[in-house]
Amino acid sequence: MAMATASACTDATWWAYALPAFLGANTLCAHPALVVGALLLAAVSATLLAWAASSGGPAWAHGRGHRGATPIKGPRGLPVFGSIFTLSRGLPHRALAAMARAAGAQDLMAFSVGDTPAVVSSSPGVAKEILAHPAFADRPIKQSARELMFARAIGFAPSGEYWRRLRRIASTHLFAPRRVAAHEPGRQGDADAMIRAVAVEQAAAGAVVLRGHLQDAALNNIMGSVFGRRYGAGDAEAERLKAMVREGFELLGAFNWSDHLPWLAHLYDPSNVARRCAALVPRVQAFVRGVIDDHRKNSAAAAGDNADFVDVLLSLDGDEKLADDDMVAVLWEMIFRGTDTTALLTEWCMAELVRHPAVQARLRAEVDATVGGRVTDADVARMPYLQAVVKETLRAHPPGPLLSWARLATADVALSNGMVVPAGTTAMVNMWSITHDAAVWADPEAFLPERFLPSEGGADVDVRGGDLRLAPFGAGRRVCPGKNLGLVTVGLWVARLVHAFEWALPAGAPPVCLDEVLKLSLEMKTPLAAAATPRAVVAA
Ligand code: HEM
Repeated sequence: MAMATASACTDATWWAYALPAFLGANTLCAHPALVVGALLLAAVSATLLAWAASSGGPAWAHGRGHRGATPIKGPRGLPVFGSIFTLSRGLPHRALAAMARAAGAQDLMAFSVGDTPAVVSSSPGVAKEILAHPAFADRPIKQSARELMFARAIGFAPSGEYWRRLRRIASTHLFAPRRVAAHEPGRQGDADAMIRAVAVEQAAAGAVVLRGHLQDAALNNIMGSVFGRRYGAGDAEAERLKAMVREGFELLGAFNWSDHLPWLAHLYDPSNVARRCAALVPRVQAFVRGVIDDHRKNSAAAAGDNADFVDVLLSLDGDEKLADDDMVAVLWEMIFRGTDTTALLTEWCMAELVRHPAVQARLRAEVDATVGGRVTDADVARMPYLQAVVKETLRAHPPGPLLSWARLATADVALSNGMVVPAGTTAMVNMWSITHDAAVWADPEAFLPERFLPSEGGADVDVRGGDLRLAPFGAGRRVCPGKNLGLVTVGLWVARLVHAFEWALPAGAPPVCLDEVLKLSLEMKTPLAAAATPRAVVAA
């Protein structure tokens, strides 16, 4: 069947080759434009026929989706463009979920993003096979990521010896449990500053727009862990840094048409990706190299548990030692990955607590009963309801609904359902679709932390990649190395915000709006604004 489709497509050009026989060679020599026109027409009709015959669109022509016993179904989309408009605007996780449902292809759906053949899975079983398979351990790299040096950072380095070395450094040094624990004073200090700033804004305005406070705390927290630097309000270096991070976020998050339609590269680049990357990279390099040089001058020979990442990388020896350029890439990536994710997840969590006063009251009762004085990391680990609230937030609003950056098949992969994903295919997991599937989670639109309390009949779910019903940090070899740091930070901040304030809608305000916008992470479209009434019992 696959072969028949392929040959039908090729045969569409037969008449172009037969032209000389019909018209005579002399006629054609006298009219070269006729030949060019005929060939062009042949190419266009071959493309159209291949597209019409393909399931999955133009990048899946010639039977690409039929290599296994079970074909991979999917929408054709448009000729040449395929389903590119689904990914380039709006909320692709929702659009892809609807397309997969309509095509009956929740296990795996083929689609085309211009020239790029892609598959997306909305089922825990197939998602697990994809994320765990060694042939899916690479990622497709966007132009912006390559130009911003990320090809040498953990997230985009190809899955060879260098990437394995980086993962080893991350797990044994940067994110080792003892180092995450040793950075608690920094996390607490950032939370203290945030709580003071929230109290000031509440006193002045009668309500608080939380996002800016969370972003300041998250930037300081990650800057402290990575560079050993923290900033006060209005610090000039912090403002410069924030501008660089913002620019990088925009460039990495922007949909770049030429990643998928290379012939467009010189014609259409609405985000000016190439020019802006070229302007940003020297600024980043100068900044990060300056930090590394300062550390070289001042650092002790051995890096203790509470050392920042720069000191840790400088202290590595032998096989683990990194070149300066590679250190710049790794450190800069950490700033990127660590800043927004924790801030945005905390904001979603607080939004749900404002929407659900009973959940907030139950959480506060747990916090009050657990802590003696200020909430600590150890308290957070002893609060099952808090963990359930964070898990339910991750389920309802996964920060990377399509698990951030995709995977790339480096060989043909045969799945247990009989489908074969050909080498060169971009593979995505629609985590949002899985966490909103009524067949996986009962009443998925309701915010019910209890579903994660085994003591109340709920599921005991490991969100760190062990259970694909809820794997917001991905799974397998490329699972998020910062997951423990992210969870500890969000848990601590939510507990401290709930301990220090009662959160409610300001009088007369409209209900909390849960509309989403997908940038690098999934954000609330309208930042949360809430009244934060200080609790008499707690001093920041
Ligand atoms: C709530 C917080 C976070 C969420 C939801 C999150 C989510 C993710 C996801 C979905 C992936 C892709 C995993 C895969 O392909 O299977 C990822 C990768 C990654 N994350 Fe996170 N992340 C968070 C926090 C952090 C933090 C705090 C850091 C570091 C400071 C970090 C560093 C990374 C890195 C370096 C990778 C690339 C790993 C690789 O490709 O080998 N993340 N993250």
